Amino acid sequence: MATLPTYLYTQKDPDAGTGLFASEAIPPGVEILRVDRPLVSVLDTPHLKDTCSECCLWLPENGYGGDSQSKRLRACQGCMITKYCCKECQTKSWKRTHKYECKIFAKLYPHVLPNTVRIVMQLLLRRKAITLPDPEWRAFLDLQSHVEEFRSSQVTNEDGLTTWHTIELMSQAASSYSGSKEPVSFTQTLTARILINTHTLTTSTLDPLGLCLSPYSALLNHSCTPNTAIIFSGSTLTLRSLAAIPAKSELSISYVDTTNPSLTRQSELRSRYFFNCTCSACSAGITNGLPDPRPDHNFDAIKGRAVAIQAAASTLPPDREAALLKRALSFLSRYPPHRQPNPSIFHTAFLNAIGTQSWAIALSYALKAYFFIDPLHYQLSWHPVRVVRKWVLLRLVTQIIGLVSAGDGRIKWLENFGINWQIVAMGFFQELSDGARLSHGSNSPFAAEVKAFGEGAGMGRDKVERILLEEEWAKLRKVADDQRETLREEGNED
Ligand SMILES: C[S@@+](CC[C@H](N)C(=O)[O-])C[C@H]1O[C@@H](n2cnc3c(N)ncnc32)[C@H](O)[C@@H]1O
Repeated sequence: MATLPTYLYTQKDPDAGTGLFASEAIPPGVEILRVDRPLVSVLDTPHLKDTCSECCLWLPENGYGGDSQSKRLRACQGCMITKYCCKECQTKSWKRTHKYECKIFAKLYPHVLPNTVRIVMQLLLRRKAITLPDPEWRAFLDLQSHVEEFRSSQVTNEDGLTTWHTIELMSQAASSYSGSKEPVSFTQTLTARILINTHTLTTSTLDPLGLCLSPYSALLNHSCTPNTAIIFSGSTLTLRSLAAIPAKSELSISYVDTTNPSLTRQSELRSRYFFNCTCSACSAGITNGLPDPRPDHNFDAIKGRAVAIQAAASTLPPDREAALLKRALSFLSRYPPHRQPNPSIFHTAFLNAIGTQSWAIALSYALKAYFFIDPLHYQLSWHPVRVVRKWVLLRLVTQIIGLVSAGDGRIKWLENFGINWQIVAMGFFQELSDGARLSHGSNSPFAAEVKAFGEGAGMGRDKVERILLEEEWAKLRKVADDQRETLREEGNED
């Protein structure tokens, strides 16, 4: 994409710099911008092993949550680092980028440079080879870098290095490995600009895969109540509306997790992006439409303990991790499930249960988010986060249907609830197919995958009557509640 679509324009603001605006009214749930391939993108180091470096097809080892095609990834025989799902992807990647970096990666094998160094290096190498499209490169250079703010920032990472020291090290590495002759200060500013302007590259189910930079979508300023969201489909970035956007309005995305209270969001925005958020939610002390909780020392102490347990748990084998996460949740059980860090710990516990194939437990955590967390954090029923979580729920329920018919003992606890799993699956499928059209687009591969999955399982034929769904939904609520009671009891005992 060499330029912006005609219905988008840029406008400068003395505080926020350049932003992206719509000249026409935009309805909710439509595509606003499409970037077939961002200017540069890299995979996070662990994903170099399980994701195609060209089209971003993700094939995780456990198969859960990844792309379902029966493809295999093959490593580049030159560096043994990047992997591809087919010859065509390998050739495309080679021509655009990999021929410049393959020998560098090979020399370092089995070590891999951090993703930020690799993305800066990609820009330097392609600039040296004069293969960067000029309009995009110039648009990139116009973006804010905050290099002076980075230089004076006292923020440190877990190794105690200031952000500026880290930028110096990353620039030095990118410069020397790429053989760039650019002045040191140019590469440092380039690195700072990358840190400010990259998006997290994700799967269409919002699992993070890496980093990417498109100078057009980088123009989007932040709001804690954003009117758009970025959705990836493979390596294609699309910007979609989350609300009706009046003509001549600014488009916004959220740079941070909007489920955190306003003080947490503001402090993150100040330290990572160097601005004070004055959006309506921050000004009114609101988090996703709900007033921020009042300051509470007891909560702060319990939260500190729970977060420390969560961090310690992440280093342990899955069974011990699960026990510790349950303990962390039990400390927090007298606070609402939607109050952070509850949602974050529930999600980690859900992933742990999936990893250990504890399907009934995974279902109870997923239902907790479905009933008690997501509707409060994302009031839009087709918000991408809610749609993606419904997709996970649908697949989990399908798994449970298989286990029920096989008489598998791992889901015995669920038998107490007398649930008609077929109706539940059809209900989730209905909600999901309506939502995916708006969140991802009716022509998106995600919507197509959902449709094929549902139809393949015979769910697409009839609509289930509302009354039948309500009966089953009441039972599902009990599954989510039952676990909440258990956690509360454990919390009180402590
Ligand atoms: C990804 S860039 C967005 C494009 C940027 N406005 C520019 O002119 O290059 C992020 C930077 O934009 C500015 N910014 C974004 N959202 C803002 C907001 N809501 N209020 C003030 N500044 C904002 C901050 O300087 C931030 O570091």
